[in-house]
Amino acid sequence: MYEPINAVVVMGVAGSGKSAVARALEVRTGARLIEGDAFHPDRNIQKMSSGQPLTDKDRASWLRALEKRLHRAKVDGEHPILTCSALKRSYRDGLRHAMPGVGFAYLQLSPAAAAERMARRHGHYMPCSLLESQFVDLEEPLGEPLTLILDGTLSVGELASAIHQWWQQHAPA
Ligand SMILES: Nc1ncnc2c1ncn2[C@@H]1O[C@H](COP(=O)(O)OP(=O)(O)O)[C@@H](O)[C@H]1O
Ligand SMILES: O=C(O)[C@H](O)[C@@H](O)[C@H](O)[C@H](O)COP(=O)(O)O
Repeated sequence: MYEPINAVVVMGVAGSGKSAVARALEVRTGARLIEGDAFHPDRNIQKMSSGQPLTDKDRASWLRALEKRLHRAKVDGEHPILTCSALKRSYRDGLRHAMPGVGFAYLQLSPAAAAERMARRHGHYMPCSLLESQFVDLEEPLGEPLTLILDGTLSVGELASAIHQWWQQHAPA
């Protein structure tokens, strides 16, 4: 029997395609999309905009807000999609604790491919110079429960379809 997936976190470094893939998944599933970046306090956005990477301390209140949001979804019986970089195991474990049965769809991309993506993206607060720190912080979710590792160079449609199929195989009750 498959273990049900109660929510899907689309994760990866900046520029890996989280927002684009999550929007396509939202269209396919009709699930509510929660944009994790919208929960950053202003000081975090200002810090990243000025070219400084976030620390664990900076991320703590942001992650607590995301955990609270997932917990509310659990109480309401919702099965949302969340975009969140979720770079470290401890961050993911916090989300797992807030909503048991949360699945992680990891968009795996090389530093070079991510840099190319970010260079093409305009009007975003995250400068390309911060990408290196994203990879320094990244602990890939290899071998973790309910985790789908995806080749982030596939098309948005292919990635959303793969996640959709995986979620259907682990459909929540
Ligand atoms: N699978 C993909 N193939 C090609 N380009 C992509 C893909 N996913 C995202 N992009 C493009 O890469 C850039 C970063 O994508 P975005 O979804 O904003 O990433 P993230 O939310 O992880 O920072 C955007 O310009 C987006 O259109
Ligand atoms: O944990 C972090 O360092 C941040 O969450 C960081 O990853 C950033 O906020 C986004 O990834 C950038 O925004 P995009 O995800 O839209 O690139």
